[in-house]
Amino acid sequence: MDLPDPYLPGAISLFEQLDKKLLVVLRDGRKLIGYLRSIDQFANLILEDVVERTFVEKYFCETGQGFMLIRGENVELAGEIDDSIPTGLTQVLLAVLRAFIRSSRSLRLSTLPFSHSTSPSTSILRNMHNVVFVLGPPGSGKGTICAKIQENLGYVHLSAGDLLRAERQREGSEFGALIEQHIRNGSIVPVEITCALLENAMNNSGDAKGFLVDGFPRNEDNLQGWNKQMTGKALVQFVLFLSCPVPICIQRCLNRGQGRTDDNEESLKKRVETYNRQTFPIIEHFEKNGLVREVKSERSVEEIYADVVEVFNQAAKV
Ligand SMILES: Nc1ncnc2c1ncn2[C@@H]1O[C@H](COP(=O)(O)OP(=O)(O)O)[C@@H](O)[C@H]1O
Ligand SMILES: Nc1ccn([C@H]2C[C@H](O)[C@@H](COP(=O)(O)OP(=O)(O)O)O2)c(=O)n1
Repeated sequence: MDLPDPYLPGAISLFEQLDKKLLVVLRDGRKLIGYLRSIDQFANLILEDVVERTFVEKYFCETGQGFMLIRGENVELAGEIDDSIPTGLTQVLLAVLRAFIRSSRSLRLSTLPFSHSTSPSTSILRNMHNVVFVLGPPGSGKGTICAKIQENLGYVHLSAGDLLRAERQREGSEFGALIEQHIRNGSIVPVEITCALLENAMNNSGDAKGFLVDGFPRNEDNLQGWNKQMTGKALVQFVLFLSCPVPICIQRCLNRGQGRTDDNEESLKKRVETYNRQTFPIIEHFEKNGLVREVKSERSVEEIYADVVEVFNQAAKV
């Protein structure tokens, strides 16, 4: 047998793979693919542009993980990968893979070993948060309807506005003044703050069926930030759009009586303008992707809620 020159025994032989694309199988079964940037004598690896590849039968999907330091003790196997060799597998979107698992779950649970509840191939999907974005003009009834969904359908309600107001009040918060300025102005707080609050709340909510993310994403910055921070961590099921004529919404806000610093005519004018200019295009973006479920909210709460339940029932069948 010809040995490489110089011969590097053990994990250190991976030096030859520096800057090459590596497949790393972890002890827990996860499969990571990325460019090897560094390695030490303990086989601790630094990988760049990492994706986690999840396989289900002849399909697979990839979720971005960025830059990773992997401890050598967690590595089961590592080797160079050549993407030009056909595998016979088809890459699909995570949502498609998830729908596929749902549609054939009962069959596979009883027949195929890989779908055992501890299967690494589906663990990433189970660990992702289910999310329904709830959008609509200020005062369209998002909070009111979310409270009913939370009470009856097992989703946890996370209002971006409430989280921001709580952060504004939190003693020692470095963002309090900035948040207050945006709220009064009817403008949108930078996504890094809002998305971090949402992610924290999701991670601290224990086992939830899903989350109603109310009042987010409200502009392009929110959407881009969410995609950057939450891809691979959350799966958006659909967007619940509560549509309501603006004059009715304004009247509702003025009558809300919660003592909010932004429920006055001047702030409302700006909030409505922000909604028309920045939020509505985001709803249109989701609409193009077939994700929007519109429910007209110029009606009684009971009538709206009946339609909302129907939307959730339909979504559960997918
Ligand atoms: N369908 C409805 N009909 C009449 N008033 C409503 C309805 N839904 C909500 N409201 C009232 O309108 C105000 C704004 O509702 P809220 O749920 O806080 O809206 P949003 O979260 O969209 O700003 C609240 O005072 C609420 O009680
Ligand atoms: N994604 C978000 C959500 C709310 N905010 C800020 C700006 C909004 O005018 C206020 C209030 O939002 P909230 O959703 O509570 O209220 P309305 O739907 O406007 O009635 O919070 C934000 O900056 N970014």
